[in-house]
Amino acid sequence: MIEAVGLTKRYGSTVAVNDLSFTVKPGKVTGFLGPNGAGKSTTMRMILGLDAPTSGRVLIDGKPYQELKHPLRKVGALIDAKWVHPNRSAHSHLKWLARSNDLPLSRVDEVLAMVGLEQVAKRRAGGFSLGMSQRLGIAAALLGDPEVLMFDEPVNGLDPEGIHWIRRFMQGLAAEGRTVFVSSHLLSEMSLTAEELVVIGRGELIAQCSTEEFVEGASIASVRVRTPQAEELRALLDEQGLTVQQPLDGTLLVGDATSEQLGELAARNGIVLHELTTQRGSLEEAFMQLTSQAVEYQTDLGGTAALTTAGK
Ligand SMILES: Nc1ncnc2c1ncn2[C@@H]1O[C@H](COP(=O)(O)OP(=O)(O)OP(=O)(O)O)[C@@H](O)[C@H]1O
Repeated sequence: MIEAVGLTKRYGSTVAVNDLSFTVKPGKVTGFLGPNGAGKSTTMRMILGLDAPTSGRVLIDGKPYQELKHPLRKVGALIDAKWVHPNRSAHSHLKWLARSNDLPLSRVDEVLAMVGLEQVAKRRAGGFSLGMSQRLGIAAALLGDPEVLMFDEPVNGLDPEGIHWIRRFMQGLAAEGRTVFVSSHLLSEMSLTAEELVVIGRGELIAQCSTEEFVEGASIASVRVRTPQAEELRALLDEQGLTVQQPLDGTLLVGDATSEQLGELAARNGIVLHELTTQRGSLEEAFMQLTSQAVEYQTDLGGTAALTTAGK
């Protein structure tokens, strides 16, 4: 289990992470979601003790990373897939890692088999594709057979097959009862991979909930209405202060309203409807809107006062 309490990181006047509290539980893939620059990598580095928090703390099974007796047996992480000597083979890279961390050498062949790299284990890692490098990074993270696994943007730049493989692999690790924490800036990707989400925007927590709940709330609904009395209905909708778009197909697209509301409004005013359909906007668009509006920073002398948080 990972537990962050009031985690804060400042770099000079930049607040990368601000008073962040969340919990990541075992047995599930938890997505760590936020747009670029939201503070995901900084948070992951603090979990791994690679960066010290300005204030607050983050614990792994109740202890800060530095106090873990055998860190690699507790936590495995993929932060940078290209972190390997280019002339080393996958096998010798893992052997070197195992040796320097006091892990059994027998584990090297085991993890190579787990990620499907046995055939290329003796080739120089410098010639690996991004997908193969990611697999090697995952093999390294698994060397200590850790309960907690963290992956920073593991599918970035991968082809659909590579993405599918990583997704299934992470779900398999969670099914074994491990804690799996994986960052991404894509809601559509996370909605397929993670059961739980920790969502941040500009360093602050926006939501911690199930993916299903978040996706439902994040997707903007609009209602498509087709009527032979479009002008009349349009005037009524304008009166109500609703946002209305008129695409060229003769329909009306009404934002911030439910189909029930519009159906009743039309009925009360004797307007005939030929169509009334709720439409979902693009998940990614809605998410970007949500996270970019989540926290507005006041540019006063203090420079970093959080004004509003979405959903509150
Ligand atoms: N070493 C550093 N020095 C100064 N500012 C930093 C440093 N590391 C991160 N930042 C700033 O902190 C903020 C959060 O960055 P971070 O890399 O954690 O975000 P992220 O969500 O991981 O985004 P990305 O996916 O783009 O890496 C950004 O504004 C970034 O410029």
